[in-house]
Amino acid sequence: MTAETDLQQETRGFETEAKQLLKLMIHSLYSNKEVFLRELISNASDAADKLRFEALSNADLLEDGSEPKVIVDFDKDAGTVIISDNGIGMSRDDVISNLGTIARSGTAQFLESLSGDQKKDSQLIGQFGVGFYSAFIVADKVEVLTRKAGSNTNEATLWTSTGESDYTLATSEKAERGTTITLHLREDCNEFADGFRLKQIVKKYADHIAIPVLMPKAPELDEEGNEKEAEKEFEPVNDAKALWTRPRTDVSEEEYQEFYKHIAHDFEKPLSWSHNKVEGKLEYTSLLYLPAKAPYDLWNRDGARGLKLYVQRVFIMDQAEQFLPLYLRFIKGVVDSNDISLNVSREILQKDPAVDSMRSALTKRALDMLSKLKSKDAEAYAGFWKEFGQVLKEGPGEDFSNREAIAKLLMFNSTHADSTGQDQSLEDYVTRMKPEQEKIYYLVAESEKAAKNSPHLEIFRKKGIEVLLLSDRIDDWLMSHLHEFDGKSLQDITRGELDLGKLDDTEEDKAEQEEREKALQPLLERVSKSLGDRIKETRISHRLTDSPACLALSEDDMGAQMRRIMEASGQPVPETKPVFELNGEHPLIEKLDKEADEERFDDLISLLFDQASLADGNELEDPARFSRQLNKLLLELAQ
Ligand SMILES: Nc1ncnc2c1ncn2[C@@H]1O[C@H](COP(=O)(O)OP(=O)(O)OP(=O)(O)O)[C@@H](O)[C@H]1O
Repeated sequence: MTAETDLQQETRGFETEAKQLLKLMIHSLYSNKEVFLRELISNASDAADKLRFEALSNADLLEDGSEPKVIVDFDKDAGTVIISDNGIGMSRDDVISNLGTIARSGTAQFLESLSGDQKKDSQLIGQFGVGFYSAFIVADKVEVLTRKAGSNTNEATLWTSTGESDYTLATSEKAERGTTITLHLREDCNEFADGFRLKQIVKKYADHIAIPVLMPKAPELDEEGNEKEAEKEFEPVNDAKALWTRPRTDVSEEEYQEFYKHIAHDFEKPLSWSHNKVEGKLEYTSLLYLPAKAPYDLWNRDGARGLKLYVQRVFIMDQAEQFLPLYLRFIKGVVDSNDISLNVSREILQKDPAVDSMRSALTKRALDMLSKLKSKDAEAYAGFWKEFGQVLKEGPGEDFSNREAIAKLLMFNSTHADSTGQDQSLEDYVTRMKPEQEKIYYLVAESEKAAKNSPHLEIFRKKGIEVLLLSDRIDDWLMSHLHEFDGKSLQDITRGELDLGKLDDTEEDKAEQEEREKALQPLLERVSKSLGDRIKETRISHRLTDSPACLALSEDDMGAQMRRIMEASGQPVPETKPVFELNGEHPLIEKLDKEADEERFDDLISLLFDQASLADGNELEDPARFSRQLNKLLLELAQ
């Protein structure tokens, strides 16, 4: 080593998170060792894509002009596997930031979410994406020799690490631009220093890669069966054609699946995909995938999302989020357009009318893919819903024009057959509606349990009318944007005066009811006076059969769930007061009507009100008063 290189040599420690992840990954992915090759070839192909893109504005980067390729070589005797590419390469600084740190948001949270259970963790690690570090699953020493395209041949960097706590960097020489990674295999991983084995893995994982992957030709044998001395020759082992440019009928299921894993950095198979070539005014090809598992950063609305954009097969950018709305941020895929300029930027994309038309067509395609999955494979759709249903619920508020299509994809818990989990669609509900039923009824509560036990359901249960039960945080917001489905309005059963329309009692029953309500007027006034400004008004309920009282919302008041969310996020919430509804046929109400002691009346009414509030999942305004009044009552009872 020259004095100059010595000066440039340094040892650095891995960032703590990188160290932790490395250790965990080697452990968890051990049963799936061969993925290292997929990850490294995938990176090499990305590096070729990046070079092609940068060369559009700076042709000098192509240097000798050689065509992009990846070479997978091995040395049985030395126990090494070597993966080289002539892509964009890395500068010394790139190497430090790319291979020494895990520059991804949420890494710390991700590490915290690991449970220590190997099977679960390996799945999570797959979702997180381990990329380059997977080299250490099979190697106990990794050398990366890399030179950034356009830099001098003596400005290459050699990165070496045993994957423990540190790595060394040295300045080096490299004639060809790009990156060469040498894996010194662990003793128990020597099986990978074998042409046949490697070829098998490359075929499996890299057939869809758009650049040629070359491997050494099997050596010719002489008459005695010994290998002939000859210069090593390489031959392509994959198709090297961008998968989405091939006709659908030519692409196998496995190829689609592998391509998904490549672009989405996912270890699991996708649930479904949709591959389309559009010709006419706009020309583009799209390949959309529906992942099976939510990524670790799904809830980060600024996190990675969007499609990979290619223009005439040249990679332009990752995460082009302009092509799909936010509520479809879980969709992965590729869009390759002939109508966008090659030197497009994110800013230009935002203003391009061609992008708008593509976005609306791709949105429809994605919704259509979901709709097909729903009708063809209920089990897979249930899996999708569990992972991404809450994101899709953002749709009706965000995308007015597709509201009906999104509504058809929504799944709900319901009183029907006391379903558990969200497994009923609006269409299912409509087919079960009573002939005289005009509305779709729903209830939003704090939890599934609170919804199921809500007193508001009493009359519906009695009359056998189905009610959708909603308890996700987003549900109040969702329903505020979803007013009707299939021409039927959606009605929150806790709002306004319940009017069951034609489902209600006969005219005679109604007359009798009115008579009874009239007789209870003085009681209602007494209750209103007793509760004062804790309520908006008191009225006789048409919702209850078993409970003595409940709270209802006025038609235009904010729902309790939305109110809680806004309060929790520190936003100002308009003051609203509930309507207190009494069950005129309940014996307790009849007794109250006869209560002459005003103080006792006040206590009982206050208790009744607080208890109705608790049944709605609310917190008590004055818990101390509640226990004092309850204790007083218990004491009376005990005497
Ligand atoms: N062969 C290569 N040529 C050029 N740069 C590379 C190469 N391999 C890795 N890199 C750089 O190192 C970075 C980190 O790679 P790594 O595989 O760990 O993560 P990633 O590819 O960004 O994402 P993922 O972990 O999901 O695969 C890459 O983003 C890229 O910038």
